[in-house]
Order: sequence, then structure tokens, then C-alpha cells
Amino acid sequence: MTTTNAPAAAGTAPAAADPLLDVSGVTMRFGGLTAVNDVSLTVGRGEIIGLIGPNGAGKTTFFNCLTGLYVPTEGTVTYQGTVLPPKPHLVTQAGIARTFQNIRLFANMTVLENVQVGRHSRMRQGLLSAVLRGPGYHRSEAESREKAMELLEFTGLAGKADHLARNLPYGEQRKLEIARALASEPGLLLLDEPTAGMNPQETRAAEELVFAIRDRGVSVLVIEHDMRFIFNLCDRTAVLVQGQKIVEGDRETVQSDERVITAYLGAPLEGTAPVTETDQ
Ligand SMILES: Nc1ncnc2c1ncn2[C@@H]1O[C@H](COP(=O)(O)OP(=O)(O)OP(=O)(O)O)[C@@H](O)[C@H]1O
Repeated sequence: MTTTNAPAAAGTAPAAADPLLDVSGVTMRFGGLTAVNDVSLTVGRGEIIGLIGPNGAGKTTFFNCLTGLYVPTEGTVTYQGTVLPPKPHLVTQAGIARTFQNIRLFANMTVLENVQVGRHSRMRQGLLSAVLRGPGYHRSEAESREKAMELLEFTGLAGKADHLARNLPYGEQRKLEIARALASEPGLLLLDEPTAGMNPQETRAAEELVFAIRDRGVSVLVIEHDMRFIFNLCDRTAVLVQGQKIVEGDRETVQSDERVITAYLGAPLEGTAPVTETDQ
């Protein structure tokens, strides 16, 4: 895998000029609780953007608002210039794919089948053709298998194509989730804590994988608690605290922001010591 191990444009201003994703004023309330409060964010083509914040800050809720799992109380999500309807299958068709904090694989299907399921939104064969199993169906199946195998090569799982998903080690299950998400041929991939439960070696490999995904032309928005992972990868990082975006910028901007330090450590520090991966 050949990757470019550097953010696309470190130190950029906190907004993409011609955004692929343009989130404007998204608010999500659950009864009296405002989980996400008036959050705006852009992701440009070829960017890797980080989303960090303490537990319960609203990060996953924000993802759910982007992907149609939740209908935001207020605000809009625009992808490639079109406002997205809050329906997961339409969001996938539009070109946004995601992984979940808690792995959601089909445990009793093979690794290859899991990726083929991810291609469902890009299959052109209708129900009738699938039922009759005509030549079109067989062609489509062969193409689906070939594309799924390419993604397994890309993620390093080709040797396990016939294994049941539930038998993969944890780190490989996370990779498989990413392969399945890529199978829908997204322009934007949302990763929710992709390194949770990984050892340091697996985490470094996951970094390489995210760079390689970006190099395939897929932009990435990633939630992660591992600060080193975030700051190694991301062109910009946004910080959510109690549902609000308190700062967004490059590594230096985020690490030296006193509000970030306060949010993570609970009290302002003397000076502006940078946040490190041990400060989670
Ligand atoms: N469906 C829901 N109904 C009610 N409250 C919810 C719902 N989903 C999330 N919340 C609440 O919204 C707040 C934000 O939760 P969320 O899971 O988005 O945070 P997070 O930043 O992703 O946290 P973590 O880092 O621990 O995963 C929490 O107080 C949570 O309890």
C-alpha cells in the first residue's frame, strides 16, 4: 500500500473552500437535553478531518445526524451541493459511508460476503433478475465479488475472505467494517472510533489505512479518543464539548486552546501545555 503520510494541507484555515460536506447549524435535542448545539463543519475534497471531545460530548449523535439515523432538530447537511434527506439509504446512495463505534458486522457471514453486502447500494440488478438468476445476475455477482476482493486486498484481509467474520481478531473486524463501508464507493467516509480496542501496532496500521483511503480520493471525517492518531492524520480537528463546537483548527491551534485543556482536564492549567495522548 503506497500512502502519503502527511495531512493534505496542514495548517489550513478552519473551512474548506469548496466543501464536499457542508454541515450548517445542526442541533439535536432529546427532550430537554441538547446533545448537539448549532454545530457547523465542512469537509473538503481530499481532507481528513478529526472530531474529538470528552465522553458524552455529542460526537456520535452528530454522526447520526449526518447519516440520516437522526433527523436533526435544526440545521442542514449538504453533500456535493445538495441538501441530504435524513434517510440512511439515501445518504449512502449520495456517497457517504460510515463505520460504527460498536462493530456491526454480519457475524455468521464470511468476510467476502460482508463486503459484498456493502456493495448493495451500487448494484444495478433488480429484484426480478436476482430471483430468476439470469445472465445479468451472474455478471453482476462476478463484478461484485471482484470489487469486494479488491477491497479485501486493499485492507489486507484478502487471505481471510472465506473466514467467518466472527472468527476475525478484533482489529481485523474493524478493518472489515471499513472495507464494507468502502464497498458503497463513497466520496466521504465517517469513522467512529476506528482504533477503539486496538493495540499500538494496529493503531499505527489503521493510520496508514486512513491515509491510503484519502489517497484513493475518499475524504474522511473521524471521531477518535487517541490524540496521537488524530494529530498524526488530520488536516483540521474540531472539538465538541457538551454539544458545542468550541474550537476547530490545526494541531497547534487545538492543542494550545485553553478551553480544550479545560474540557479534558476539568480545570484550566497554568500556561497552555499541549494535550497529549495520555490526557484522555
Ligand atoms: N437516542 C438518544 N436519546 C436520548 N439521549 C441520547 C440519545 N443518543 C445520545 N444521547 C445523549 O446525547 C449525549 C451525547 O451522546 P453521544 O453518544 O453523542 O456522545 P459522544 O461524544 O459520542 O460520547 P462517547 O465519546 O462516549 O462515545 C449524551 O448525553 C447521550 O446520553
